[in-house]
Amino acid sequence: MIRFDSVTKTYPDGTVAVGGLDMVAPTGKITVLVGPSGCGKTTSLRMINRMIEPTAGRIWADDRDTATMDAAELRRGIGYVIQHAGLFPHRTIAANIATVPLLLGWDKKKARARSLELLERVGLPLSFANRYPSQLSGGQQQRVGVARALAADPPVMLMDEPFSAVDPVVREQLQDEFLRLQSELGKTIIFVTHDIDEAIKLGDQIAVLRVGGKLAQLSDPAHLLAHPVDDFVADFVGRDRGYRGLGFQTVPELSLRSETTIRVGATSEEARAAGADGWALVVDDDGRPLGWIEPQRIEGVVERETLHRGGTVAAVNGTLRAALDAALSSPSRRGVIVDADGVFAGTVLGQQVLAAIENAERPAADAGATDLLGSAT
Ligand SMILES: Nc1ncnc2c1ncn2[C@@H]1O[C@H](COP(=O)(O)OP(=O)(O)OP(=O)(O)O)[C@@H](O)[C@H]1O
Repeated sequence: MIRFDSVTKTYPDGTVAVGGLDMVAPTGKITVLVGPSGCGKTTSLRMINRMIEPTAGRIWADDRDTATMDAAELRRGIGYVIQHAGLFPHRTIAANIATVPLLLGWDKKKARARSLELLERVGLPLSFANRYPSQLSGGQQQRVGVARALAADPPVMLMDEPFSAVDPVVREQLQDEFLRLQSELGKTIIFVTHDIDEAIKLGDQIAVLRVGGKLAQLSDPAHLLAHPVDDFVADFVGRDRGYRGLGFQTVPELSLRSETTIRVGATSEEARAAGADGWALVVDDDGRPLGWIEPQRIEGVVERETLHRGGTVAAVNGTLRAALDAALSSPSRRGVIVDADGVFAGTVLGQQVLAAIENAERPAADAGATDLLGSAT
């Protein structure tokens, strides 16, 4: 656990970068610091490993006051990842990753073995070990930066905009792999970003800071989206938070509609009986959805070739966002919901999802729903 206890940082020119910050970053969780430029995110982060010393207040690492610890000892337990990775250009990738283990006095063989293990962990080929940073793409360099920070297995990781300098597609991959890695490693992570979407995707909790380094709100992502404490936070998380919030609500809140399904090979009469309202759902022998047909267009029997396969499928334990996507992308406008085995469970209508949003008692539900209706028609 990292705990900020009334922490203030005033720079020599009088700038108050952080003003009386109280906050806990729980063990094994990702805490994201987010806020506008200059709100003190980086200053807050760097005070944790004492690259910057607070002017007042204390920062605790579990039950130890970091100010009383030897700075080098403190940093050994804290990995640090920055934008552009900050790799040493004249050292190989393996040597970059082994930086901290070698400083700690590991023998070279053990440090190299650890480098190779970490290369694999962050999804890079072992053949990269002897390359130099300039021979890697930006996204690959960031992975090396993460590997380097993990090398001595520190319990705490500080990450300052680690994925901001790469293109959106690579960024998304890095985020996904970071979450996978964290699910295996369970580090205590403090992550700085200015991107609210990144914060929502990665954070177990999100600290929104306002300029002057004041904590505006500390909440889990769903609560932040649903209940911003004031206009500043509401503006920062954005007007489309109603739609973002759908990513956190699960389908069981919706009652599923039943459908009479048919199989490939069904006669046109059977198809018409099943899809009296213009569309019928075709499933395979195990009950998994294959696609929709328009019974009135069937002559003879239902064939695979005549299926409309468009439309995403959402899971019973999935999110409202997935359910809405399923409804909007379905040719029948009925979103197909499946169980954990992929077997058809029922359908939902777009209106049901929108009603669920309105019932969620979110201050912004109206704005979100209006946008959704607008884009649905
Ligand atoms: N060494 C310094 N001397 C004086 N002022 C500083 C110094 N470093 C940072 N500041 C100021 O402190 C405030 C907080 O800066 P900080 O870098 O912590 O913010 P940030 O939220 O990380 O910003 P950004 O998102 O733009 O990186 C800013 O007003 C900045 O100009």
